[in-house]
Amino acid sequence: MSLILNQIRKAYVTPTGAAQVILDIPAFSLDQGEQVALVGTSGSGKTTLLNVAAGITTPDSGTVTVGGVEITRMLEPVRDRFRSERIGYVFQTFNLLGAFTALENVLLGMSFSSQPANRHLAIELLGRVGLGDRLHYRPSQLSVGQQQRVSVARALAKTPRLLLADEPTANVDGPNQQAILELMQTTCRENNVTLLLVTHTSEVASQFSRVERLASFNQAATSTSTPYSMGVN
Ligand SMILES: Nc1ncnc2c1ncn2[C@@H]1O[C@H](COP(=O)(O)OP(=O)(O)OP(=O)(O)O)[C@@H](O)[C@H]1O
Repeated sequence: MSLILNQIRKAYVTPTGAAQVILDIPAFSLDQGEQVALVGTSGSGKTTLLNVAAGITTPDSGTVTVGGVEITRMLEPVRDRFRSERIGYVFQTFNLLGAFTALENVLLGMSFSSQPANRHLAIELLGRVGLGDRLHYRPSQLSVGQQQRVSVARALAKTPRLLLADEPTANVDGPNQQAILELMQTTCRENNVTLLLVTHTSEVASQFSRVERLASFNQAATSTSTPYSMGVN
């Protein structure tokens, strides 16, 4: 599915009560099947952009169109279902369910998608991220890097049409970083899945033919001191 952000503005209220514009993006888009690395300084709004693209965060104005469908027009429950069925998301904080094992987390992710839960695929993906011997461990029994790999397996297992990944290799060692990246890129290429991946690592970014620096298309980077009323164009 293609991803099109048009005239997106998003501001947050700071602890002093002022509004701070985080995103002011006239246009940003990915074609179906395209793979893009998104880079930018800490706090510049990369996660906010992914959350807006996923329909988790509602922009103050502008439109998000995913696979030709304008998700910003959807009611929240409809958008939640659309995301569950078609968008994979490797969260920076993983968002694994603590009461469930690695395998159950992946199966649960699948059960929210339009695909039937496929235990064989779940086990295969956990094996491919190097966790074949950790299937029945709960998140608290896994290292941070292992939890991150469960999160990658969960996002891929639902065979999404758009995959958003927030620094998916930030907590793993070099060989695992390469294996995870290759798995994500290959799976996306084979299934024509659009991939938008946030990274801080030039080594990771260099493996993408298209690398976008948030500051180059986000006007908020230079206009955060401009007065701004929330929700007003
Ligand atoms: N709920 C919120 N309320 C207020 N401010 C927020 C909120 N969420 C994020 N921010 C602010 O928005 C800015 C962008 O945050 P975001 O998490 O998108 O950055 P990032 O580029 O992903 O950073 P990092 O690389 O450190 O993960 C930050 O300055 C942060 O303080």
